[in-house]
Amino acid sequence: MGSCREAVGSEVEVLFDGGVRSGQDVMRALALGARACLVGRAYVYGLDAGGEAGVAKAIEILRKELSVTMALTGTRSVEEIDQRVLN
Ligand SMILES: Cc1cc2nc3c(=O)[nH]c(=O)nc-3n(C[C@H](O)[C@H](O)[C@H](O)COP(=O)(O)O)c2cc1C
Repeated sequence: MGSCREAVGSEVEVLFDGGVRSGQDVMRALALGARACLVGRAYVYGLDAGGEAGVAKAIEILRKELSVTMALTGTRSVEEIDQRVLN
């Protein structure tokens, strides 16, 4: 699988948008070369379930899932994430 970073070159900022539902999804997007992810419905689900606190909870869940996924793949920082974690 080629990365989007390889496809567009280093001069273009890549943001991943659409379908991000878990920290694992964030990991995949970053591994493919995105600098960051955008989240739409995931935070709206939190808003519906618990208002402002629900949004904070939804973001915290994504953050924790990413942290656990990084630990399980031996990745010490977000900057270290690359295509090796997809193998
Ligand atoms: C409540 C809400 C409002 C949105 N408003 C806009 C908008 O005004 N313009 C736009 O281009 N996309 C809008 N989007 C789309 C999001 O930016 C994003 O592209 C889309 O939600 C796909 O990501 P998701 O799978 O995380 O929901 C909106 C999404 C949501 C959930």
